[in-house]
Amino acid sequence: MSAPNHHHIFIVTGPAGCGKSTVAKFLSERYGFHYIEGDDFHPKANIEKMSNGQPLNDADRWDWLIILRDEALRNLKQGHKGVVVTCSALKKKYRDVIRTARLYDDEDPDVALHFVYLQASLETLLERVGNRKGHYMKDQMVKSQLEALEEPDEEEIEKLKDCDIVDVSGTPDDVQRLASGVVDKILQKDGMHITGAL
Ligand SMILES: Nc1ncnc2c1ncn2[C@@H]1O[C@H](COP(=O)(O)OP(=O)(O)OP(=O)(O)O)[C@@H](O)[C@H]1O
Ligand SMILES: O=C(O)[C@H](O)[C@@H](O)[C@H](O)[C@H](O)CO
Repeated sequence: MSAPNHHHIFIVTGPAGCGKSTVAKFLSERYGFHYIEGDDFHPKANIEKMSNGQPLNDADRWDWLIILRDEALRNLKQGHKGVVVTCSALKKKYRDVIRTARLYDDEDPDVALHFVYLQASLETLLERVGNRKGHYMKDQMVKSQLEALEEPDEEEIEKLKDCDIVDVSGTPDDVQRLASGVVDKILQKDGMHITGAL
């Protein structure tokens, strides 16, 4: 594959269990981009809180969002052409924090930033979180994730043109096909030659 013209930050978003890590790993391998697991950057206190069954609030999340934004930019500066970051980014104001990466970027041409929102029903999330063993996020937390969730709506999508929605109700293969369909299109538009159609 050739490189795209711009540097790219892809943020794979959605509530616990929607498949962020699975999709982000796949995308990073497909395009040769650096993978950043957002959960690895939560302060210890946040992980402890979630492990104890307490949902995070805005104050718990602000610094973490800034850390992820800066980590993405740092990796681009080190020479990666793209990064794929997992980050729940449940609310629009959280996505707005990540969007400020564009202000702090001194690459030329400017960095391109996109959100890939993984859309899943309550039932799907409960099933996937329930099947997963040994994770700090238990299935009783899923409801609170959906209560906090603000999906990208028509206004955000139309106005900011940096969000795509991927339905993740299908098998991992189905989801990979849908997610790479979205990302292939963005990267091809930016001059990347992509081999290996799914
Ligand atoms: N399309 C799919 N169909 C069935 N199971 C899936 C699918 N995608 C992921 N899974 C499984 O669901 C569980 C959650 O996936 P994953 O860890 O990728 O989600 P996540 O959004 O990163 O979760 P979290 O944010 O809670 O860490 C995992 O056990 C994973 O193997
Ligand atoms: O904003 C949040 O509440 C968190 O980032 C969560 O979404 C979890 O860390 C993740 O999903 C692990 O299950």
